[in-house]
Amino acid sequence: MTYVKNRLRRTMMFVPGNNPAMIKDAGIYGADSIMLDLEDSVSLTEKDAARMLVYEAIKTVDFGGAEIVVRVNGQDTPFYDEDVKAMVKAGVDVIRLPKTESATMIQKLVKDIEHWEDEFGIEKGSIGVMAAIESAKGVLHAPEIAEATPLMMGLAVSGEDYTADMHTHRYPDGRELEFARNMVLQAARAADVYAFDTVFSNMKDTEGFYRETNYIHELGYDGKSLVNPRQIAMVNKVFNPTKEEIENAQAVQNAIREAKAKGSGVISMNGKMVDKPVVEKANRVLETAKASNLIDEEGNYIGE
Ligand SMILES: CC(C)(COP(=O)(O)OP(=O)(O)OC[C@H]1O[C@@H](n2cnc3c(N)ncnc32)[C@H](O)[C@@H]1OP(=O)(O)O)[C@@H](O)C(=O)NCCC(=O)NCCSC(=O)C[C@@](O)(CC(=O)O)C(=O)O
Ligand SMILES: [Mg+2]
Repeated sequence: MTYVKNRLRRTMMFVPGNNPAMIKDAGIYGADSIMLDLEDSVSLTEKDAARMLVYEAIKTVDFGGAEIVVRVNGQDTPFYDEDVKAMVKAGVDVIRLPKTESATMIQKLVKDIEHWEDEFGIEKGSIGVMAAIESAKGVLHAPEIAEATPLMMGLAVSGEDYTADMHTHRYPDGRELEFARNMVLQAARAADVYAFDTVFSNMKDTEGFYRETNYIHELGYDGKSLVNPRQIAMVNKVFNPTKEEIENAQAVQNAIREAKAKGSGVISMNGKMVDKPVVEKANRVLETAKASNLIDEEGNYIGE
C-alpha cells in the first residue's frame, strides 16, 4: 500500500504511545489522522514498552479509517533507529520526525525507511513523512525541509518546543508564533505539502481554542495538531464550509461556466468580480465539502 498524499487532514490527534486505553479507543472520535506518540509524551523508562504497544496497535486496532501517523523519537536519541524499524514493519502511514532542523535530517529518515522497506519486503514509497518544526533553526530551514523528498506529506509548527527555543512562552494572542506560523505555512504551500498548526494545551479555554483555530484557518493552514478528542468537533466546525459558503461556491462555478460560454474569463456576480482565483477558491471549498461529506456527488447539501 502507498500512503495517500492528498486527503482530508483537519485534525491530527496526539495519543500517548504508552497509554493502551487511549490507543484502543482513539478511532471512535473521528479524527482525520491519529498520531501515536513515542516522543515527548512517553517517559524515558517507557520508550521500549511504548514502541511495542504502538507496533501491536497498528497491526490490530481498528482506528476507524483514520490515517495513522507515528511521532518517533528524535535522531539524536538512542530510540530513533528502533522506532523507525518497528513502525516500517508495522505498516504505518506516515512518520513524523520531531525537532526537524534540516533537509538532511528528512533525507536520512527516508533512507532509513527505505532500508527497512527493503529488509521487510515492503514496496518503496509506502510510507509518507512529515516534519515537526520546533526551533529557530527549523523555521529558517522550513523551505528546504518541505522540499527534501517527494514523500513529504506536510510540515507542522510545534509551539511548545519552539517558544522554549526562542526564550519565550505561549501567549493568548499567539504573537510569539507569528513568524514561525507564517514561515511554515509559506514553505508548505510553496512545496505543495500540508501545513499543520500546533497544539492548544488549555482544555478549559474553549474561547481561546476557537480564536486560535479561526486564526490559523484564515491564514490557510490545512489542519491542527490536537491533544484531546473534545477539540476535534471544534476544529471541524471551523474548517468545514457552511451551507452558505457551499452555495456561494456553486454559484461561482455556475457564473464562470456562463461567462466561458460567452467567451469570457470574468463575470460579475452580485456586484463582485468572479475570475480564475475566485473559481479556484470556490473549487477548494467544494472539494472540502465533498471530502467532509457535506454534499453528495450531485452537489446537494447533506450536512446537518
Ligand atoms: C490533555 C489531557 C491530559 C487531558 O486529560 P483529561 O483527563 O482532562 O481528558 P478528558 O477530556 O477528560 O478525556 C475524556 C476521554 O478522552 C480520552 N482521551 C483524552 N485525551 C485523549 C487522547 N489524546 N487520545 C485518545 N483519547 C484521549 C480519555 O482517556 C477519556 O476517555 P474515557 O475515560 O474513556 O472517557 C489528555 O487529553 C492527554 O493526555 N492528551 C495527550 C497529551 C499528549 O499527547 N501530549 C504530547 C503532545 S504535545 C507535545 O509534545 C508538544 C509539541 O511537540 C506539540 C507539537 O508538535 O505541536 C510542541 O512542541 O508544541
Ligand atoms: Mg515538541
